[in-house]
Amino acid sequence: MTAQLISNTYLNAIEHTGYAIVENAIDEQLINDLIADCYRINPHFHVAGIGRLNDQQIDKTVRKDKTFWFDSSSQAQITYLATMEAIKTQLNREFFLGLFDYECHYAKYQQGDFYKKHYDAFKGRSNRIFTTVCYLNSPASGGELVIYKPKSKDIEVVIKPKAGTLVMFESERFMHEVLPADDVRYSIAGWFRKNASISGIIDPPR
Ligand SMILES: O=C(O)CCC(=O)C(=O)O
Ligand SMILES: [Fe+2]
Repeated sequence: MTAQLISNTYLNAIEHTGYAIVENAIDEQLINDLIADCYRINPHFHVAGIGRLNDQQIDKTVRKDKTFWFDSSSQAQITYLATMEAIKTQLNREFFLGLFDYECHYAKYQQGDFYKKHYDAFKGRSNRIFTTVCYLNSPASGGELVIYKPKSKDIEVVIKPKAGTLVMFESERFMHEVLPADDVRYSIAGWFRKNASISGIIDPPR
């Protein structure tokens, strides 16, 4: 594992725009192992909830993807987590963010599945600081990630999922959505978090 996973070009992008799109961030072998892991656990993907802890609700008008939270049950997951750990160290060193840990899940979008406009974190109500999305396959069409400009309805960028691409953005700053998938779409959505106490609960798990 190299010390400098995210090159200066992307660190500059994060500093100046709050996000970065890093193609080929994750090597092909690991992507292959991760997708194989998705196939292995396919029966265990669950309809995703919205909100935190006891607030978890299933609302199929907001999102229709299925998810599986990492449980370190494969070498691929362990290697991916180690990679994110290295990126966390890099971000902390560069930006003094005090990122404390990382949580992530696989996501599977089948034909017609989407995730409507949302923020991953709200000021003072979440300890999610940085969102990461890693694409595991390259659907021919559909499932684009649309990121909106901060405090605006204008589109900042539309990202076509491509295996190995890692997208990173500030969780509180960017509204985003996943357009309906045509082809099946596999990804890993994850969050670097700060260890903050929220409503008296110290560092809620997710
Ligand atoms: O898969 C993506 O491109 C984004 C997913 C997302 O926004 C989320 O899981 O919160
Ligand atoms: Fe999101």
